[in-house]
Amino acid sequence: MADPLLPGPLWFVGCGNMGSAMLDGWIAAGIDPAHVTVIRPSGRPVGHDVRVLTDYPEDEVPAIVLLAMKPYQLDAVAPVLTPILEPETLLLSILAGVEIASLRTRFAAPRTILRAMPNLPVRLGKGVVNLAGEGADQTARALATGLMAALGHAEWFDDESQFALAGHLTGAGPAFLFRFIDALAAAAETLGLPYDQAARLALRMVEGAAALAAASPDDPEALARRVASPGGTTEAGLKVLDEDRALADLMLRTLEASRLRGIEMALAAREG
Ligand SMILES: NC(=O)C1=CN([C@@H]2O[C@H](COP(=O)(O)OP(=O)(O)OC[C@H]3O[C@@H](n4cnc5c(N)ncnc54)[C@H](O)[C@@H]3O)[C@@H](O)[C@H]2O)C=CC1
Ligand SMILES: O=C(O)[C@@H]1CCC=N1
Repeated sequence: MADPLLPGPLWFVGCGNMGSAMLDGWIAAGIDPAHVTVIRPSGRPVGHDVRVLTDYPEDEVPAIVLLAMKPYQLDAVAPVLTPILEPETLLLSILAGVEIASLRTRFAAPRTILRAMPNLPVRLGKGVVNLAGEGADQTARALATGLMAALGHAEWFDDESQFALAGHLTGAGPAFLFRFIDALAAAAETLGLPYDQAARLALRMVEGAAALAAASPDDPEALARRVASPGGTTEAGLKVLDEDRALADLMLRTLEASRLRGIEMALAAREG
């Protein structure tokens, strides 16, 4: 098997919103669909001519197993999957809130267990994937880095709680941004613009502004200053966002709520 990103078969355990986004991203990055198997209870096709099974295949040994079902499904999956895993299987989990120690309790064999926290833009190769893990030698680390960098920007974390925090920022972040776009469009509608037009404009504005920020050496504060003419319309709007740290506090409470939920999910997975 001469796949530059894969040393052997890749199994997806579950392939819903996130799994299919990763699959699309990897296929676009050149992974051969023949090297991928999706195991999902529905057996529904995932496209790309990828094999989809309702049970674990017996005709191959996976090099990488990607846990991509919901975190609460871990104890349905673990007893069936555990006997299949070998010491050299790379176990990769994207389950939010499920710590390495909780995975290790359930999966004794694999030398390397890694957590990855992707986000939906991986579908376009523009995702962020945070990585953390246990037992990864240089080969396993390089393999995981290569796979995740094919989906966008990949960063490693030594500290699992920092990994979790970053995951709330980048994994959940797209949903927060989608809400922001919607709120901006809804505000414009309230003030008189048709919603569809406002939503289209808000989306294009965010796309262009994000691309500009990514291409610029300036920080967001400096970029905002370049938009806001002194005494102008932007400054008037920024005052509302800044007054009493309105937006900063809202973001803090938003991330804190995700953080607390992550802790609850981690505790639930510890208990099993
Ligand atoms: N949606 C997102 O943006 C992100 C999701 N995640 C993580 O990705 C995982 C999946 O989330 P989504 O794709 O949003 O959920 P989803 O509900 O869309 O997909 C879950 C998939 O797991 C399958 N499944 C259920 N039981 C199974 C079993 N026993 N064996 C194999 N497959 C089974 C379902 O059929 C479905 O295809 C979660 O653990 C979540 O924490 C992580 C980062 C971002
Ligand atoms: O909502 C969740 O729990 C997952 C993790 C980040 C995005 N979706």
